[in-house]
Amino acid sequence: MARETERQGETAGGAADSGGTVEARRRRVTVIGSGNWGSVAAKIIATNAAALPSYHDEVKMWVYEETLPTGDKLTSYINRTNENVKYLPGIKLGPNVVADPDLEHAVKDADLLVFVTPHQFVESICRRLVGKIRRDAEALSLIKGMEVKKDGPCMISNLISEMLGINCCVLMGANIANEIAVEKFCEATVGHKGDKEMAQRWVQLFSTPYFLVSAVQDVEGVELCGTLKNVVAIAAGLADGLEMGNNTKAAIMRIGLREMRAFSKLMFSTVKDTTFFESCGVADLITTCLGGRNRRVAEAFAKCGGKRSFDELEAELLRGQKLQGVSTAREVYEVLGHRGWQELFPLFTTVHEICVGRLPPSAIVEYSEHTPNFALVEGSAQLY
Ligand SMILES: NC(=O)c1ccc[n+]([C@@H]2O[C@H](COP(=O)([O-])OP(=O)(O)OC[C@H]3O[C@@H](n4cnc5c(N)ncnc54)[C@H](O)[C@@H]3O)[C@@H](O)[C@H]2O)c1
Ligand SMILES: O=P(O)(O)OC[C@H](O)CO
Repeated sequence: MARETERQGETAGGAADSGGTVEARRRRVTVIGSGNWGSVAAKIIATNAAALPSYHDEVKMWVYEETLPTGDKLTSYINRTNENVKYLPGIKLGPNVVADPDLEHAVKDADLLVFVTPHQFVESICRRLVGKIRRDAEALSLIKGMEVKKDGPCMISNLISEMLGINCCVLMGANIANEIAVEKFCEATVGHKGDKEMAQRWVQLFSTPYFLVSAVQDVEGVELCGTLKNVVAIAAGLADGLEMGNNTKAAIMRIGLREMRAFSKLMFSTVKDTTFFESCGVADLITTCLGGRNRRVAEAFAKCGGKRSFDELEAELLRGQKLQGVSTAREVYEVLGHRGWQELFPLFTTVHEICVGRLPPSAIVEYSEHTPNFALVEGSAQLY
């Protein structure tokens, strides 16, 4: 099968929009979320929206309102200083970013909606958005995570699409937000269902000389890569906390990648092997296992022998930022449990058992009758 990877052809300041629906006026973009990545995404979009003739300059960013220790509201602080002091201190977002604490107001006129909140909040946000958005709006999800419903996993892009009745592409990649904020080079992958024109609009809106975006027709594959690597990152962090060294961490990444691929293909037979070689696949896995927040908190968890909870360590180390790996490990475990597949995914299963305290952190690298060493068992490798 021919591999489809499309690089951006048009740059900011180039040709006007050629898409089919919103053509007479300039497109308006709203970013739903204002955490660490949400703020960086708003900064990138704001630079491009100001330069592209087919976009309205102003980019709205919905802020989950909170009060800062100074007594300031976060939204007014952002609008006064052009800086998200809590989630992205020291970085100017761009004068055309407008923070808005009123969700319905922020999305009212938007043609393009970029979802970038921790995954556990999306369903309630979408519930509030039903009937409040333009019917011809298009969505993009930057959210790494999934929900588990009675009939199995529900990807966040699908949740957005079904609840709001709009198309939703995804953008995932090796994208540690703090590095992108200072414009260090990296890549990302847009996943789409076949509407290449729409995918190219997202590629164009995000591409910069330091942020290189490609599109692939495999929305579930791209999204599952971004979601599942967070579970592997927890395993990598545990190994770091146990001071196991680089070989062990590399083994965890390799086995994790195999489980990611097997799980994704069992869930969606359309998922392509080639997707795992895009930025959203192996590159994101590596960067997250080396420098991500999931890794960091898991390292601290192992260092204290599991005596402090992930919730407590998350609050202390991340100060309001959120982990996705612990809840994703639970969600994956539920899916595997429903299907009787836990033994086929020993790494994913062991990570969850450690997170909830049923196994000690050292189980990630030990072999016993009850804690199968995933390196020896390699259950899912037999499937794919
Ligand atoms: N930070 C990164 O480097 C990075 C990179 C790529 C992808 N992502 C993904 O982006 C998504 C968002 O992460 P982030 O880093 O922007 O956020 P974050 O973890 O930095 O911040 C948490 C956000 O959640 C908000 N929040 C707290 N309670 C809420 C509630 N009840 N309802 C709605 N919002 C609430 C906070 O205001 C804050 O904006 C996640 O799925 C993450 O995996 C993050
Ligand atoms: O910091 P993490 O572990 O949430 O990972 C951040 C990004 O997903 C890396 O691409």
